[in-house]
Amino acid sequence: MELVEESPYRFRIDRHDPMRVPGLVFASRSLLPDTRADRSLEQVANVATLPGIVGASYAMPDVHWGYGFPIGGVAATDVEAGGVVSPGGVGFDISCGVRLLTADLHRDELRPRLDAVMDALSAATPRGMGRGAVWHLTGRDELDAVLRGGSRYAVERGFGVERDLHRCEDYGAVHDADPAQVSERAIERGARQVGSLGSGNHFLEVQAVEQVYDEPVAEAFGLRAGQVCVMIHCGSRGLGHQICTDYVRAMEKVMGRHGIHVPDRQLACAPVGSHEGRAYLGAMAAAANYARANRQLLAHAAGQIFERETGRRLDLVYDISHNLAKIEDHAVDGGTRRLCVHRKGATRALPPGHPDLPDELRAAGQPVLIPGSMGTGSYVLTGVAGAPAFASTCHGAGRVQSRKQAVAAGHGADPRAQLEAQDIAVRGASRRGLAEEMPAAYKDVSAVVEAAEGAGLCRKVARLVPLGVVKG
Ligand SMILES: Nc1nc2c(ncn2[C@@H]2O[C@H](COP(=O)(O)O)[C@@H](O)[C@H]2O)c(=O)[nH]1
Ligand SMILES: [Mn+2]
Ligand SMILES: [Mn+2]
Repeated sequence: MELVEESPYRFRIDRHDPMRVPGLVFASRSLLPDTRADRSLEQVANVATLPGIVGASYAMPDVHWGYGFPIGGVAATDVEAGGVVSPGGVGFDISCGVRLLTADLHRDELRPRLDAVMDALSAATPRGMGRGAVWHLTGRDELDAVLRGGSRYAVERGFGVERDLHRCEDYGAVHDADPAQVSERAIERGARQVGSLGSGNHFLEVQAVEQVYDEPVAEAFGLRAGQVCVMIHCGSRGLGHQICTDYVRAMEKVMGRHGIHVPDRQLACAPVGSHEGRAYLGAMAAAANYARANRQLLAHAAGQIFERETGRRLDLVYDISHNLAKIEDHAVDGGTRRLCVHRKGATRALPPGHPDLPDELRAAGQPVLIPGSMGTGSYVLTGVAGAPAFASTCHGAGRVQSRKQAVAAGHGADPRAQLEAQDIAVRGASRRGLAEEMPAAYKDVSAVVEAAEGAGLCRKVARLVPLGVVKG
């Protein structure tokens, strides 16, 4: 794949048939994927062939190989010009995302209580592949209420406070969810998992603010140096996974009828306005609401533990998805176009002044939450005006080693002992599970954030370090 270096953090893949637009890769030279081991740049070019794609097929600095679309990919299609929606452009963990909370507590005050807090968080956080959840729903009607109402419904039922909703993307729920488009199998898989973390890369982490880069914005977000935070990363569990599986299959069958030909079957898609496109978006929105309720419930449980163990409550900074397609209006070629913006392993980053931000965050911009790894650190960023890629940035550090490679790279060393030697308390996950998730499995999150900032996608606000992690 030939890359043209446009500037230090911006590389172009020139349009060639059958691409409809160029590819744009935001990365430093050293972050570019190794094309011998990772085919994500080829995937960027494949995505550029989708009907109705606008601008470019974008890759964020944490880009790596994914199902059809790369993880760290952004693609917007013109809804009114035959633009398509593709389940592979959202991913299997629909609306997987991050929630950050703060405690009015300095890390030194927490230190003597950290083990007790970690034990209690571990006991209160259902995790792993299977069942077990914070919330036992009364039946299908209540699951439908979750699929329609997301965090709003959870708050209505007492799992949180109204203020939380002001700090959630979409005020806690997308409005166009259509539970009727969710298969029985997906319902079955999701019914007993509302309020559970999942496995692998999902986590609940107690962190401290290590460095503040922008004091006024950090203050607006409620962050100060030394402060204790809780970060939660999880998504829509088996429900979202099944919805993606169902709609990839459904779209594969009808693509020909819509006259769509893609270079990779994993890019299965349908026009946004078609029966299949609308059905997928309705089911996807239902899964998005499920994921938001999931994070709301886990945060509520964590908040109760903090109050009990430290006497301090947890306040929500923000909750944001990084696997989602959204219908948004954007300025394109001097006009406003209605676009279906796919962000897969990419985070929306609204600039200061954006009307979708709550009043108290409007001057600062949207908090963008970037987990790095359980052994290094994470970042809080904010959006910037005039950014390319339809107000999007990276979503994490991004994997560089497969799970198997990560285990082999550990050479049998005990990952728990390694983390504890760094003063990071670890709960949950098997020895193998931890080995798969060690920092070396991921890119350097600081280099990723540096590249994202350098490319004009966002701005740094604060860096957080882990004190303890509950790993899925
Ligand atoms: N702070 C932590 N960050 C972590 C951990 N495990 C993974 N990660 C980061 O999350 C992103 C997002 O993952 P994805 O599954 O949504 O693609 C990933 O790229 C890592 O940088 C953790 O335990 N703690
Ligand atoms: Mn996920
Ligand atoms: Mn995720």
